[in-house]
Amino acid sequence: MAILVVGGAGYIGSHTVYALVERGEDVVIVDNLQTGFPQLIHPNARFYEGDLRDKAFLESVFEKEPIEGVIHFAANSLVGVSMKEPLEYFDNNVYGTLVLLETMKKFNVKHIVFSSTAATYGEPKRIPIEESDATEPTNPYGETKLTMEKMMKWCDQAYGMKYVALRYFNACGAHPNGKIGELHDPETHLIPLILQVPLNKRPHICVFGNDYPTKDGTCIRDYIHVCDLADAHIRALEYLKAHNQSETINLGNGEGYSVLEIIEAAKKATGQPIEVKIEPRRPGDPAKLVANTQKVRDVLGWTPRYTDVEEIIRTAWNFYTRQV
Ligand SMILES: NC(=O)c1ccc[n+]([C@@H]2O[C@H](COP(=O)([O-])OP(=O)(O)OC[C@H]3O[C@@H](n4cnc5c(N)ncnc54)[C@H](O)[C@@H]3O)[C@@H](O)[C@H]2O)c1
Ligand SMILES: O=c1ccn([C@@H]2O[C@H](COP(=O)(O)OP(=O)(O)O[C@H]3O[C@H](CO)[C@H](O)[C@H](O)[C@H]3O)[C@@H](O)[C@H]2O)c(=O)[nH]1
Repeated sequence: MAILVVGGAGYIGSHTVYALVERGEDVVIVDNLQTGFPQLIHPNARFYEGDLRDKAFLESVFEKEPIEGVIHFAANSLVGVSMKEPLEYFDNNVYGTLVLLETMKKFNVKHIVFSSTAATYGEPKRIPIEESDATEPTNPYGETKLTMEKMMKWCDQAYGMKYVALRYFNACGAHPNGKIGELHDPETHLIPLILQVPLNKRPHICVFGNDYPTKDGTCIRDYIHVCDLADAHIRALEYLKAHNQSETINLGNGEGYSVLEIIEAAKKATGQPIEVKIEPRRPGDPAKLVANTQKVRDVLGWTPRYTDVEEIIRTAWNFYTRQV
C-alpha cells in the first residue's frame, strides 16, 4: 500500500516524503511544481506531475496506485497575495481540496492528514493558543484553510472519512542531510531572508516593526523544525490507522521568540554579522503567536527533537551553504 503526498515537491512536503521513505513506506507524489522544486523530490518516490484540480489526472493516479492514506500540503500560502487575489486562493486551496476529497471518496480512501495553519485563529485572544480558541481568520489564506477543515469535518460526518488537521505555527530549518531545505520563490519567511545577508544575497534584514507590545517591540512567533513537522504527520497517519478518529491539533514548539532574538541566534549560528534595518509594521502581522502544544503531545505522543533555535537555524545554514 502507498501513501499519497500531494505537494510533496514543496518545502514541508519534501521533508515528510524523506521521513516516510526513511521508514520504508511506499510514497507517491502529486505536485504541479507551481512552487515546488524538482530537486526536492525524493528519488525513491513515484512522482506524478499535474494539478490537484484536474480530476481526470488525479483519478488516473488513484487508479494506478494502491493509495491507503493521503497527506495534503498543496496550497497557495502567501498571506499578502491572498489579500489581493482571494479567488485564486479559494480556487487552489478549497476547490483543490474538494477534488481531492471527491477522488478519495470515489476510491474509498478514508484517511487524510493535512496542512492547516495558525492563521486560522486570526488575532489570538490569549497566548498560548489552544485548539478550542476562536477561529476568526484575518486574511483569505487563513479563511481557505479553515474552510478546508470544515469540509473535512462534514466529509467525516457523511462518509466516515477521518482527518487530522495540523495547525502549524512557523515552519523552519532543513533536513540535517543538507540535501533538502526551504526553497520559496519569492521568499517571504524570516529565517531564510535573514540567512540571505551572510550569503551576500541581500545587504540587510528588514525588521517589520519594533513598536509591538512585546519584550523588545518585535513580533513573537513559535518556530518549529520542519523534520519535527514531518514526524508529526507520520504520527498523525498512524493515529488515524489505530483510532480512526478525526482531530485538529496545533503544531509548534510552544516557545516564543522575537524577530530580534531570531536575528541574534542567526548571528551565532553562522558566525557572521547581520545588518538590521527597522521598517514599518507589515500589515496583518499579529504581535504574538505561540502554540499550546499539550494536545499534540497527548494525542500523537509527539515531542520536538529540535527545541534550540540556534540549532534549527544551523540546519538551514547548512542547506543554503551547500547550494551553488
Ligand atoms: N511554511 C510555513 O511556515 C507554513 C505554516 C503553516 C502552514 N503551512 C502550509 O503547509 C503547506 C506546505 O507549505 P510549504 O511551505 O511547504 O509550501 P510550498 O509552496 O513549498 O509547497 C506546496 C507544494 O504544493 C504544490 N501545489 C500547490 N498547488 C498545487 C496544485 N493545485 N496541484 C498540485 N500541486 C500543487 C506546490 O507546487 C508545492 O510543491 C501549505 O499548505 C501551507 O499553507 C506552511
Ligand atoms: O523580512 C522579514 C520577514 C518577516 N519578518 C517578521 O518575522 C515574523 C515571521 O514572519 P514570517 O513571514 O516568517 O512568518 P509568519 O509568522 O508571517 O507566517 C507563518 O505563519 C503563519 C501562521 O501564523 C502562516 O501559516 C504562514 O503561512 C507562515 O508563513 C513576522 O513577525 C514578520 O513580521 C520580518 O521582520 N522581516
